[in-house]
Amino acid sequence: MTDPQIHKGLAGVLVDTTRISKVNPETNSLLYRGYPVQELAARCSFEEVAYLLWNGELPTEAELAEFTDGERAQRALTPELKAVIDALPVACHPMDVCRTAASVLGASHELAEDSSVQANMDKAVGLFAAMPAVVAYDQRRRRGQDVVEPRDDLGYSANFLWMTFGEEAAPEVVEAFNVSMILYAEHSFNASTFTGRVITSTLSDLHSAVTGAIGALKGPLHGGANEAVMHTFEEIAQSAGDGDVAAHAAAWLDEALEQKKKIMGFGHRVYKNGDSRVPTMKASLDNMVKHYDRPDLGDLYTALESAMGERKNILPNLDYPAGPAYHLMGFDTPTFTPLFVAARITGWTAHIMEQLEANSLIRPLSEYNGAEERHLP
Ligand SMILES: CC(=O)SCCNC(=O)CCNC(=O)[C@H](O)C(C)(C)COP(=O)(O)OP(=O)(O)OC[C@H]1O[C@@H](n2cnc3c(N)ncnc32)[C@H](O)[C@@H]1OP(=O)(O)O
Ligand SMILES: O=C([O-])CC(=O)C(=O)O
Repeated sequence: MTDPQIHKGLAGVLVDTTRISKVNPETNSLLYRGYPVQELAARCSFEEVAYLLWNGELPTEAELAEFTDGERAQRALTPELKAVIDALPVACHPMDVCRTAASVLGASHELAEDSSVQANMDKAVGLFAAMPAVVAYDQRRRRGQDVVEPRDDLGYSANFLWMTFGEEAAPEVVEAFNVSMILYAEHSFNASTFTGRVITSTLSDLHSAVTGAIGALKGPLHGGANEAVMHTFEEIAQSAGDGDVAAHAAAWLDEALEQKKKIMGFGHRVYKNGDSRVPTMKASLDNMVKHYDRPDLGDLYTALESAMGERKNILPNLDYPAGPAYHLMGFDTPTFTPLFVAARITGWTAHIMEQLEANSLIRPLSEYNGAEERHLP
């Protein structure tokens, strides 16, 4: 008898088709609905990219105006949602707040049990509009600051920064943030998107699928890595003591690798020759390093990247430049993965709707290797 073929981690397994994005490790490229992500990041607002992911085409001027009006009208948190967030301990992880908020938004949606295309599009835009306020509200409550209400005269990224920090961000910062949202928006069948598709395949509702996807994103092998990158930088700084931090990166790495630690922000299941999004995000990080005059952070970034390249030949993924960029913008480290949630809501919900178009219950097989059949005495 031949051994059954086990596809541990589903590595290399094609499970379905998708029209939403194409991740190509051979050409190191990423297309959203056919457009290179770098072009979208250079030329589009995040609102335009969200519209593209959901509708398959970029919006006309009139379509964009209608879409942004709808989004801006749904930005504010209801008193009920604020009360639920306030009931959560400030010591809990901000990802738990996002997960709870997605669930509450589902339970209170007037079309909660309606999974028609129109209802799902409405729910997707509602989550897209409200998640920035959830993230901003939560960071402020942890800092003991009052809520800053959304402004409908600002675009998505400028308003996100406004609600978080209570002041208008410089154009360079808004630009870097917008780029990060676009790069984080979508990435085919990654673990959180696949989770969302599995939940959808049972004909559960959109908010349940997004809530599950948030849980999958939280882990450090996936979205949680952007937060973990900052912890790595802090650890290197601490162990450098009074010495030069960047110069200490290689020694820190040798010790970490000796202890068989995974270095967060490096490596990828699909890209083995570098993540297509890193050069664009690194350029935004460079702008932030210049804007905030923090060459030390740029030096540490480069030192760890080179040491990892020399020792393991493993390259950074998107979380590596995104983490320090968010740090420089002023976000608290545990808020980084919620920023990924805010961006990925677009990709998740596009996949949920695509799954429903041609649904088949996702239910793989397993090979049993437990105890032989036995019987009670
Ligand atoms: C936006 C995103 O979600 S991108 C991913 C973010 N996640 C991270 O940054 C976490 C750190 N990275 C990792 O853990 C991995 O690279 C993953 C989980 C992303 C991909 O993992 P896989 O495709 O399963 O690769 P796998 O774990 O098999 O690694 C292959 C080899 O490279 C090593 N390796 C891969 N990534 C790393 C890393 N970051 N640090 C140290 N070693 C690594 C593995 O230990 C393994 O070595 P071995 O063959 O000697 O056992
Ligand atoms: O594709 C993956 O496995 C992880 C990733 O980079 C993402 O979700 O953006």
